[in-house]
Amino acid sequence: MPAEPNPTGATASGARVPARLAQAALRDVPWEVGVAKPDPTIVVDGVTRTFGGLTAVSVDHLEIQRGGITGLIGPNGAGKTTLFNLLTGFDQPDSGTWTFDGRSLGKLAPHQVARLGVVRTFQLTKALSRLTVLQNMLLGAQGQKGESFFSALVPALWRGQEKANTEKAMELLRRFKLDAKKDDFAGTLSGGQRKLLEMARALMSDPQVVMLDEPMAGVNPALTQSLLGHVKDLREEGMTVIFVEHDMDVVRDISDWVVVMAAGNVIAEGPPESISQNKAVVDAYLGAHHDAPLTVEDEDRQLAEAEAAIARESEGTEAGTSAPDQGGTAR
Ligand SMILES: Nc1ncnc2c1ncn2[C@@H]1O[C@H](COP(=O)(O)OP(=O)(O)OP(=O)(O)O)[C@@H](O)[C@H]1O
Repeated sequence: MPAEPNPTGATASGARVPARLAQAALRDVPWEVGVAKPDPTIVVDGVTRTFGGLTAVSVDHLEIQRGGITGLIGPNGAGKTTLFNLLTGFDQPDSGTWTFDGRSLGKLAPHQVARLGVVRTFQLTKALSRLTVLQNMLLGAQGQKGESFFSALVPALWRGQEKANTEKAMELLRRFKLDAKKDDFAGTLSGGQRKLLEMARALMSDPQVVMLDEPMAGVNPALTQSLLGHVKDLREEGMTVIFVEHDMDVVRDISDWVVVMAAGNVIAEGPPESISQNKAVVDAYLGAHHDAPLTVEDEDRQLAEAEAAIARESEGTEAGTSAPDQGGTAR
């Protein structure tokens, strides 16, 4: 059994445990929107994205701690997927900058962002479903020497790269227990197996930051623990993980830090335990006009108003008059 690490992330034998390191690093960080992290890898500044009149994303400042698992949550339409798309070059903002280890990622194409070390997972589209599992993996490889015109003239070089990629793909498929399915069409996989393939495919480019889009959506409970384990493994290997997820149990289980978005803005940040008590978060999820429980004062006031109305009505009846008409329509 591994030695139990102390809170600084070091085990008795001196080995560093990434999970504990990330949690220790974030322990003293205030629970404030835009707060600085001890060792940020991604830094977002003033990023906005509008669609017509709608502001889908408007993030003033956001830092993502290196080596941690950050959960990105928020109600439907909060802007989570749009922010993922912007950070990975799949969409361009109206304004703002964002960096990865100090290097600007603005204006880069997705494959350039991936080559620098930031990748995101994708849901299996129809087109990808018609490819085999192995072909899907090979699509995730970066730095294919065969891509460039000159190396395309040297087939041996290309074949060498392809062989290395295939070996790497098979190794990942074994790790994710998908190797037996390598020649199956991806579309035949179960929901959970698709999620495993999406994660495995993202790892083909040796990323430093992995962005997972709803890694648990559509996964049956039997595979959930296995998938959660794989996400935690990424952190153990030193990667930074950012994931979008609606299932709060999953968020609580694996996040070192949680960022909450609503209507394009970041409205709260903090460790998982700080989030469910946060009023801005509760309001965002329930909507501004939700049926909040009444306070004692509200209850007393409503009771007093009702008693006064009854009293007025009875006075009117005793005096042989009806209660004043409150507008004529029944409610
Ligand atoms: N290509 C687009 N064209 C027009 N509006 C868009 C586009 N992409 C996103 N939006 C709008 O931007 C807002 C943010 O959408 P986004 O998909 O980023 O939210 P989300 O937080 O990921 O939501 P969900 O949890 O439902 O996936 C929504 O109002 C959405 O309708």
